[in-house]
Amino acid sequence: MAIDLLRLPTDSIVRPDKDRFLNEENPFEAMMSRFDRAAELLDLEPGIYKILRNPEKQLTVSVPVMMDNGDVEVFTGYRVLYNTSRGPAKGGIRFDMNVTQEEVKALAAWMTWKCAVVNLPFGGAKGGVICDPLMDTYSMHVGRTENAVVTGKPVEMGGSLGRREATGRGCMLVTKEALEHLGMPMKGATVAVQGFGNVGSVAAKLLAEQGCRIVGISDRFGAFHNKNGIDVDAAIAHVKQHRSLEGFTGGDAIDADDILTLEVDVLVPAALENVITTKNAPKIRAKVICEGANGPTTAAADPILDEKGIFVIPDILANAGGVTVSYFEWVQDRMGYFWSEAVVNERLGDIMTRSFQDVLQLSKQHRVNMRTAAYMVSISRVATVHRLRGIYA
Ligand SMILES: NC(=O)C1=CN([C@@H]2O[C@H](COP(=O)(O)OP(=O)(O)OC[C@H]3O[C@@H](n4cnc5c(N)ncnc54)[C@H](OP(=O)(O)O)[C@@H]3O)[C@@H](O)[C@H]2O)C=CC1
Ligand SMILES: O=C(O)CCC(=O)C(=O)O
Repeated sequence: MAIDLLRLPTDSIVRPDKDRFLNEENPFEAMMSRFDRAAELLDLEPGIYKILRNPEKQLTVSVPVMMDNGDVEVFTGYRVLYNTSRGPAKGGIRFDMNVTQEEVKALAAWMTWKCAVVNLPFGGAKGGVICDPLMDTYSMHVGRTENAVVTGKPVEMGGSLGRREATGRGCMLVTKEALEHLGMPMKGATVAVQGFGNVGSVAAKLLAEQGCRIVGISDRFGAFHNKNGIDVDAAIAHVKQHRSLEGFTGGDAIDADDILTLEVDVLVPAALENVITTKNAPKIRAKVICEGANGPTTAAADPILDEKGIFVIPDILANAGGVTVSYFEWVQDRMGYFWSEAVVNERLGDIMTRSFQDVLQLSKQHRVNMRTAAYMVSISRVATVHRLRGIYA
């Protein structure tokens, strides 16, 4: 569709100031600095560059909720549609007291690059609600069953087998590829995992099943080290019973921050953003970092990890298993035909392995790290669609 563009004098354009001080904590700026580097290497044309630097749509909502005690509270929520050129904008909703619009914008952009790096026919979006997720109830009224619209549903309601494990499984699969590439055996490889929720606990379990030795795990209430290997099933059972790792006896308690600097082959940050920074990056001793969380490494820390020769599997690739199986869920709902877990896992394996190899090949070709290569793969796929559809479509 052709669009008449508003005509303005050229001097009315405000250009991003690339020399402006980069706030290490701002996830959108971190995303942008990586985007800029990849866009430069791709020699992206200025029109598409400017379009892809901005979200398509941003919405702020105030949601009134009647609380248990009868009081009405109003919660602020954000929805950002970053880019829809490759398909419907995909991305979950984060419920947290610390949600900000900048964070949701970054997460929506990451969803765009994530879907593109694994070649899903989706654009990227994200939502966030400022609230305490321990709260009791969220309800959603859609009037009728639309099971292809929401993903991550219970299997009984049109969810996909394998979705719960998908992100951790994807982390295991790309770690396997990375170790093979680096000539490091999987069997006996030592691993530390920060965060023991959906992503971290499954990644730990599946890596252990592949022969890795999980020597460190942590959550918000405890960090534990055991050089002989932690019994991951026992840790999962402990969390199931006590709701956290607090009191776990299968390892020595260590300082929370020390989980990131253990001497291990593989570090899996699978908790939250901005945990690897310029402050602790010099102390990191892992050979491989598999970014299970979104945005665990600040952009300013990237060059420090590069200099130390650490092989980083970037978040948009490493944790893309989740959205990939959400895509499978959408496909199955649309077909009304559901796959076995073995089929889901096999197809996830194909996509994760192929995507890792696509990124690795580009990283060798351009002599750049895996993060820059992953952004280059994604941006070029999104840019191609803009070119084919007319850049303003
Ligand atoms: N689930 C998914 O499919 C996907 C998740 N991600 C990303 O992965 C990350 C983890 O998500 P997910 O596993 O689903 O979330 P969960 O809420 O299931 O787990 C988060 C884990 O991190 C722990 N944690 C929180 N703060 C800290 C801290 N300061 N130090 C150590 N551990 C901490 C939590 O501990 P506690 O329980 O004690 O609070 C919990 O064990 C997020 O960045 C998310 O965006 C990315 C792609 C898909
Ligand atoms: O399953 C989904 O689509 C959500 C995945 C997601 O939010 C993420 O990858 O960060």
